[in-house]
Amino acid sequence: MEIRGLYKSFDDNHVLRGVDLDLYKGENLVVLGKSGTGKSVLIKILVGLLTPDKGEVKIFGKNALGLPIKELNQLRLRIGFSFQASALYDSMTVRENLEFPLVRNVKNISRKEVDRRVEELLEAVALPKTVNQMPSELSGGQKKRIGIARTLILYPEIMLYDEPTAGLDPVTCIEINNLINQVQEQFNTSSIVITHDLACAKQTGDRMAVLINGQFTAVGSFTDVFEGAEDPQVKAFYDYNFIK
Ligand SMILES: Nc1ncnc2c1ncn2[C@@H]1O[C@H](COP(=O)(O)OP(=O)(O)OP(=O)(O)O)[C@@H](O)[C@H]1O
Repeated sequence: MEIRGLYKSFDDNHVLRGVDLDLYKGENLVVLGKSGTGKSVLIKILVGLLTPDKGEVKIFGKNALGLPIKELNQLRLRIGFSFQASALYDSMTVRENLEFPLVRNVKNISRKEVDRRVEELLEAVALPKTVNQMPSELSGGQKKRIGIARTLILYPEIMLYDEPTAGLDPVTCIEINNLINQVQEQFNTSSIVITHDLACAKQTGDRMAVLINGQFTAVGSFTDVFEGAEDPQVKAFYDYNFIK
């Protein structure tokens, strides 16, 4: 994915001010930034929910902005979006939640293949026994896992995780971070992980990108970006957030 010169304002709130960023095949790229810096706005642009004022986004070598709806939908199927709130349907069982995107998006898929994928994904997130449970019977961490399984069931090449550890206890955070790393290996995904959790960033990120004042001020490995950071805003972000 190549992002070049992306701008987005809401009236006089200039949120993105010339964003450049690449996502390389097979990497986990962590996007960090304080609350309200525009991380969600960026993700929404990437999945076509918001239109930028200016700039270019190329995904799989194709210009992704202003695509006709049919092509946009095809592109969206190759990008999995794991929402902050898991976004499970409360009135459906875990199985029905997982089946929903498959039946909706894959024409003529057989019952056998649906069952095979449900089983594969529940195994991948280590929750095979929850198949007939309702979301209300699951813990916060389990809901996150099922949400990730549901996103993965379409075998997306790119995964976008929005605050995957928000609201979880420290041990569950580590488990979800491990799952993100496992997904990268098992499903050959390239991922953008949006977070303000530096421990999550350190555990999952091959590279970090810090969004400050509408631009990626620092991009590189965790060590390069944070340890010995000189930019006062990057330094402050590290000093205030990181629990060693
Ligand atoms: N649809 C919208 N209309 C007007 N302003 C918006 C809209 N969406 C986002 N904004 C503004 O854009 C700015 C960035 O918001 P965004 O949700 O991207 O922040 P964020 O970095 O994801 O924050 P958080 O970490 O709290 O989720 C905020 O000032 C927000 O009020």
